Amino acid sequence: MKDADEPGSAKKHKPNFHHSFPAHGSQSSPRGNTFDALRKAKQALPIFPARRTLINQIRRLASAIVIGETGSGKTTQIPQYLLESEVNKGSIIAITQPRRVAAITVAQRVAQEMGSTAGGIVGYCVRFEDVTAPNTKLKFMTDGMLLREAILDPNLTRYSIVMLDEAHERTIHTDVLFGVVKAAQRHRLKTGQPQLKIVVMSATMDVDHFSKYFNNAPVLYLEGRQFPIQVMHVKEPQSDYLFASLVTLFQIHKEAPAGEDVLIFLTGQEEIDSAVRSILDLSRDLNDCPKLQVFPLYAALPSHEQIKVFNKTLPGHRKVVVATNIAETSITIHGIKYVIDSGMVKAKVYHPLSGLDLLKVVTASRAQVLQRTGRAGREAPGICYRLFTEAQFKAMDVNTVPEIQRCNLASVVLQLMAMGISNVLSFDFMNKPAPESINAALEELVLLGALERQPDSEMLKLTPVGKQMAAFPLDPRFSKVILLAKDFGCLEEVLSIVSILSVDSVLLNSSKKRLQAGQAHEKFKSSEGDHIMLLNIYRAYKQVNGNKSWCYENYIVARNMNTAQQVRRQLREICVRQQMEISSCGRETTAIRRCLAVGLFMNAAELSKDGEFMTLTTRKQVSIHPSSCLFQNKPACVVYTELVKTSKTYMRTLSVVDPDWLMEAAPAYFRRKRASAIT
Ligand SMILES: Nc1ncnc2c1ncn2[C@@H]1O[C@H](COP(=O)(O)OP(=O)(O)OP(=O)(O)O)[C@@H](O)[C@H]1O
Repeated sequence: MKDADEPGSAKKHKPNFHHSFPAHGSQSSPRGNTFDALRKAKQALPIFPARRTLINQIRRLASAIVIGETGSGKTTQIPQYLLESEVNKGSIIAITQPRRVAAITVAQRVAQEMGSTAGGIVGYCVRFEDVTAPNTKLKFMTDGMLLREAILDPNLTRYSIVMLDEAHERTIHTDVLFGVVKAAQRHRLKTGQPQLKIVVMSATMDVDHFSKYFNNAPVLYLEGRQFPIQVMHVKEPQSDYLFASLVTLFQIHKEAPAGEDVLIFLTGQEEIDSAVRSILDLSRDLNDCPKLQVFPLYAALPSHEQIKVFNKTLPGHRKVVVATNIAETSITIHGIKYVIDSGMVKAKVYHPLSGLDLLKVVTASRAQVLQRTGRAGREAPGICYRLFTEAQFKAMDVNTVPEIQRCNLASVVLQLMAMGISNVLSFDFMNKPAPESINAALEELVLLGALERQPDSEMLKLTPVGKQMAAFPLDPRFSKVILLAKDFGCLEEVLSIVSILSVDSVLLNSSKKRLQAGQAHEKFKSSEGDHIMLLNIYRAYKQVNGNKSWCYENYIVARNMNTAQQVRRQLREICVRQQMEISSCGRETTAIRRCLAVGLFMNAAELSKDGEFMTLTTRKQVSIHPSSCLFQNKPACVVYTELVKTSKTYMRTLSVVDPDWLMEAAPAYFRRKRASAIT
């Protein structure tokens, strides 16, 4: 595993590729937008000849596992086949996706294929956006959204079929959903309610494991892929995948004709933004090449920005999309012929013993790499350039380690408890998380007041506060901060801060203009810390009505501020629904820091005599991130939003707090921690 700032071990040189997989399959390209062309394109898909058998099998099975090559037509076609053949018996078919961009674009495509637009018979539902109608029958949704619905309706009574797409991704939500859907199916059977069918789909999954978990569900294999994809590996390991990706892009760019577009997989927002800038800079002096249209694509971009990458490329241009793994599964981007894969991904890594949840750049799994390859060759034959050797590919983990085995589980455990699953330790997980992780999550929720021990029993139950917390689609710590803010009279302010924390950085920090950006940000800084600085930015932004030139002049990322505003609106609605009084503390911001201290007490650190910070809970040495406004003047005690591990472990986005506030938040907890630190 490599840390975020650690370059690889090999030399930096121009990547040299050789072939690895032979090309195969048909060569024709069904482009075109008319309904007729779409019908023909549907019929050309490898899944088409198998449709009758497939429908008949699914009709008679309670659960099925469907495996088919990327691009064979699973996601877009099977829901339509099931609807046409009325296997759904008039009820809604839910099709879950691990990512919102996939849920939205696939719904739009399917609607188009059915001669309509999303929001009618075909709809989608993702966090902060519900585009469905009373007559919606095919509902594409993120797995997180279906999980939220299950809190109110654990038997998923509105649905006759749940299709769990891209099951290999194994996000926390997918894994919990597996158990929830399975329980709903069992319960409906036991109580004589209409059957709930489960269809699990992927191109790359551990079939036996899945089949066994879903009561030995039969595996249905779909033959063939529509277009061949040539895969090229580099001959030597690359020391700098970012550099290698740019060199590869420009090699393609100099040779390939306009309209043959490129998708590059990198790891995170900052890296992608910097790659986009470099591509634009480097392309400026190139003559005799098509013009470039360069788009970033990552989760923090607002939907309308993300959707832009799906537009047709302008004539005479080449589209280059630089994406994180959100472009890895399910989606089809018009025009993409080449994929450049760094082989790296940013993933959450949790250490239950140290209590740290870190974002790290790690090597992708083979399943992820195969999915990335599958993004080429969707409308015509394609080529995938892998910036790792064949030997490196073979050394990769076959499957992605389930997120549930490497993340903080507090949020999921809270959701399970809210669904009435009180014994989380015995929940039917496909892969059980470490008991220490579940216990750590339970302890955190008890300390936050979301759970309490039943009298005379070891069983934990949800408290009214926990129930309220579960209504927010947030980390429980921040849901708690919101609830506290109501009592401390600073809900307006806390909503603004939490909304900004829910999106990617609103501060533009390009390496070229770091100095100017730093100067522009100076006026927002606060001696109270970064959370108050974010509030100052939000207030200033509101004062100019979100004016884009103001954002530009102040090095603020307008699109992230815009998303934060949308998030805020939704969170505020939840507060209103919960009949919380929306109060404001005006300019007196101490109350805000008190709420943060009580909600984030497990993320506290104090300055020790040697000038270093120690976390209060785990006694680990940590430092203030250089981007923090508290970097120069070290306060005695802080709470932080997250830890990031690069060369050191850094606390990011912090606030100055009074140690007494922390003690008040959880006196028994700190007494226990101190005692165990001394012994
Ligand atoms: N938005 C779109 N625009 C153009 N073509 C599309 C679009 N969505 C799907 N297609 C076409 O339909 C094919 C099948 O896509 P679909 O998503 O159903 O495949 P899949 O088997 O689910 O693949 P994956 O496992 O990669 O998601 C694609 O290869 C592409 O040719």
